[in-house]
Amino acid sequence: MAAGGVAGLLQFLRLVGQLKRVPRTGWVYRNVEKPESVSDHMYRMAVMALMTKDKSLNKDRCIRLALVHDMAECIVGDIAPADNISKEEKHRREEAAVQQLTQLLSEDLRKEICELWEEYENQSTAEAKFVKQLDQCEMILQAFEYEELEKAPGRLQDFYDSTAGKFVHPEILQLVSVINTERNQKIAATCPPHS
Ligand SMILES: Nc1nc2c(ncn2[C@H]2C[C@H](O)[C@@H](COP(=O)(O)O)O2)c(=O)[nH]1
Ligand SMILES: [Mn+2]
Repeated sequence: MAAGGVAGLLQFLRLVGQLKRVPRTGWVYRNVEKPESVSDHMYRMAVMALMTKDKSLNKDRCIRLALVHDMAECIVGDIAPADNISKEEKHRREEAAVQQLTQLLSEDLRKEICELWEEYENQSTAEAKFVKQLDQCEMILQAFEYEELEKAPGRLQDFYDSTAGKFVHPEILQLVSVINTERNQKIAATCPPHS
């Protein structure tokens, strides 16, 4: 195994590149056409983190957390709640995948990636908690976009039901509120109230 050198880095980058071809399971299970990949999801989360005006957060750290949080899925795949895999087993698989990935890197990079993944997994900082909310906000925004693309307002309601009450950061609450307003207008337009 090429560890720490350029060959190892290339192997790492090729494994991470597989995320471009890992479809997000939640959409696959709901028969969404052309579901996004895990890297699509993490990219927009990183952009969302870039947008924060919250000076109490380390923005750079948030962007890095967004880019690393689902990285293990290039090896273990995208495990969804519907898969009924226990949190412990999902953690075990993903932790082993992060070890496998990062052993290809130099010691300093291995440490950086492992610490970022553990910080998000353990929700141990304000930045990790913020990025977890971005994870769920990005998902419901994507659900709304799929409803628009399919001209099926409200079809993906379960993504909204399962994340209800999980948003606490003011900026994210504002974004979720606008998403809900626009989504509810589309739903109302297709089934007007009984006259
Ligand atoms: N149907 C639902 N699917 C969900 C929900 N929360 C997450 N998911 C999907 C989305 C991803 O495909 C996968 C894991 O997401 P992560 O970003 O946490 O890796 O599970 C939900 O509430 N309903
Ligand atoms: Mn995610």
